[in-house]
Amino acid sequence: MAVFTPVTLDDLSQWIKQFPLGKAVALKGIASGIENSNFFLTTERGEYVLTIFENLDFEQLPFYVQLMRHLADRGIPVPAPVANDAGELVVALHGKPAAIVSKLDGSSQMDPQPVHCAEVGAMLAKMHLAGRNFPLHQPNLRGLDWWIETVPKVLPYLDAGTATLLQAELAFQRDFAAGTTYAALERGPVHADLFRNNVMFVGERLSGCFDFYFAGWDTWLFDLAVTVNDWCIDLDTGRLDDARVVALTRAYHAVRPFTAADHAAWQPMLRAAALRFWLSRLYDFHRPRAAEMLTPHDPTHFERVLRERIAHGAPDLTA
Ligand SMILES: Nc1ncnc2c1ncn2[C@@H]1O[C@H](COP(=O)(O)OP(=O)(O)OP(=O)(O)O)[C@@H](O)[C@H]1O
Ligand SMILES: N[C@@H](CCO)C(=O)O
Repeated sequence: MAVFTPVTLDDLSQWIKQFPLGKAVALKGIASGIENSNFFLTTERGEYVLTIFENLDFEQLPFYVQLMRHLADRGIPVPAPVANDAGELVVALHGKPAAIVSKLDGSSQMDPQPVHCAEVGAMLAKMHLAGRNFPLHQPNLRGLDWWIETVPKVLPYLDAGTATLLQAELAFQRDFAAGTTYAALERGPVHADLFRNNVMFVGERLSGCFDFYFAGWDTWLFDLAVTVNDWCIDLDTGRLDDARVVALTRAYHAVRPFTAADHAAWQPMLRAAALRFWLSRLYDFHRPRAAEMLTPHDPTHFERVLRERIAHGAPDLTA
């Protein structure tokens, strides 16, 4: 269902010549994913993934694709985009932007244990450090400005109690983001969507992570909070599993030690990360795009996560 733009091997026979990949020998549509058309592509040189970007345009894409290239060049296990003979990483195919990236080994781990969370924490910290000298700048397009713009659009669909929670949390996050603790946090290009379905494992070894299309400049701690809010929770209740939180955050800290500001900001940041996905899911649920083809994610999941973080908080960092 996730191939929106059909492509055949015949279509690629000329197009592929601009890449140093030899002939295309097999092409198979990938069923999962809701944003782009993805294909496993086999060429004479190896295994790749061909992505046709359905909702992102040529202006936005260099940030994502060059960030992947930058990280891959520094040993972070992310898909490495392949340049064509003109040095371009994004090339038109059927009138839409397209890219070829290396294929990662492995499969997602949807029932993560502390050992997997530790792998994710260490990789995330390495990714943050490797991004420090990345030259392009794009804000997190799902950051505070977007929350401020989007809350009024979803409020009409909510009952009074839910609307009050959403408005109160937005007010809390605006205050927090205006304070000195927030200003002291380290920042750089972050993944911002490192959920279980965006990471590959071979056994207990993390073999790669992908889907950089929500990446942007934000605090490193926000990225960590997004990750913990997915990897370290019971999916039915939204409750944190302390063993997984400790495994993930300790492994992160061993690579990129936490600062005083990180410690002070941890609880508000977990709430910010819950708000981010509650809001995007509310927006997608109540105001679906005309071209939306798949069932949107359940917004109430992240409402539960937010209520949990407000009520119970999380273990302190490196506790
Ligand atoms: N480089 C890669 N190596 C191996 N598999 C990949 C790679 N990129 C994507 N995939 C596979 O393709 C699927 C869809 O990719 P992706 O999640 O990026 O799609 P998307 O349409 O951007 O989706 P969404 O935002 O819904 O997650 C992934 O679940 C994964 O199985
Ligand atoms: N990870 C997002 C989907 C966008 O990739 C969510 O669960 O709402």
